[in-house]
Amino acid sequence: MTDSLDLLVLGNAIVDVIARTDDAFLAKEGIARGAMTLIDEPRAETLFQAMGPATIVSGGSGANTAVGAAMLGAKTGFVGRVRDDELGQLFRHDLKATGVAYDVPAATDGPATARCFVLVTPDGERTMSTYLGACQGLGPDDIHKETVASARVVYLEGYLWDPPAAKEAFRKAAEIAHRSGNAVALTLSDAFCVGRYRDEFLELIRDGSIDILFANLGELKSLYQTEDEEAAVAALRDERNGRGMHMLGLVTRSEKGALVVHGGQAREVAASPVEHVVDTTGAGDLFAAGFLAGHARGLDHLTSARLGTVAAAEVIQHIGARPQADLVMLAREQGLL
Ligand SMILES: OC[C@H]1O[C@H](O)[C@H](O)[C@@H]1O
Repeated sequence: MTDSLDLLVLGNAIVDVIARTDDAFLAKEGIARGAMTLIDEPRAETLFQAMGPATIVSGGSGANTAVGAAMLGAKTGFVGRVRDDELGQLFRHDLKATGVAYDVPAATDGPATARCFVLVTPDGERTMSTYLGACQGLGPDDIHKETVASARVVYLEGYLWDPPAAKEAFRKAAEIAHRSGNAVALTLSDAFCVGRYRDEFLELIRDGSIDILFANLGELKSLYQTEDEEAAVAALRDERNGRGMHMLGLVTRSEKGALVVHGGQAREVAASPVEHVVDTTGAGDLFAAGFLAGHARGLDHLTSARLGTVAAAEVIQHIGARPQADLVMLAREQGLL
């Protein structure tokens, strides 16, 4: 992976096992609605047995972003760890088939490729239970200086804070990116994930490790420990890193669209029209994909955010977190490309 890249994504390499469900099932299984909960292998097995008919499709938050960005023309690479099993092969195939460069070797022993059991309720809300498996093998040795240095933006999943060695990979990649004059983006991933690592995320933001932050309102409220949306956005708007600089913040707000927070201002971008919400899995991932692809094309922040809303609108109208339509065509229809 030595050619120059627009975007290098570090993320948990996960295959999604998706089934429709109802609130009674979530309550019976004691699963927190709308959140991502980590589970161990025995729990993964019992949950799989208990859930309804499943669709198996590649996922992983960062990998979804990598695929969306590649579909929109960004030269993209991915770093994440699978096992040499069937799900690992599926994951690798689906990344490469969309043009994402991915050459991290599969683990030949240890835990199986990660699975995320995604339960989708009739309102389209997704509730996730993740067995991290082989993702836990990702570490600093998987970060290659030349590859990271060649990427204009390095994008990191907040979920990488869960497997212990991955956060070292994350820190190493961020340092190399900055030494090479490139930008580092972070997604906060999930409100509960922020709850687990709030202090560390705030430190990354404030010590200048992060240039571009993606969050939804729930994650932002968790970061700033407030129930008030406006207060959370104001806190991000006023945030400055150790060099006294404002970060670029992208805040997704479901049907209300997104906010571009920069230079002490928060500007609104409307949501793209959606006929019917089927499955919200991957909405934030595809927003980030659209934004980063726009950024790579040299579009301004607001237009890039609009591209994000187009990609997000596509992915929530079907099951699964990978786009099924031609994103470039959808963006052209909106006059964005
Ligand atoms: O953001 C959605 C993704 O989060 C989890 O990582 C699942 O794999 C899913 O595809």
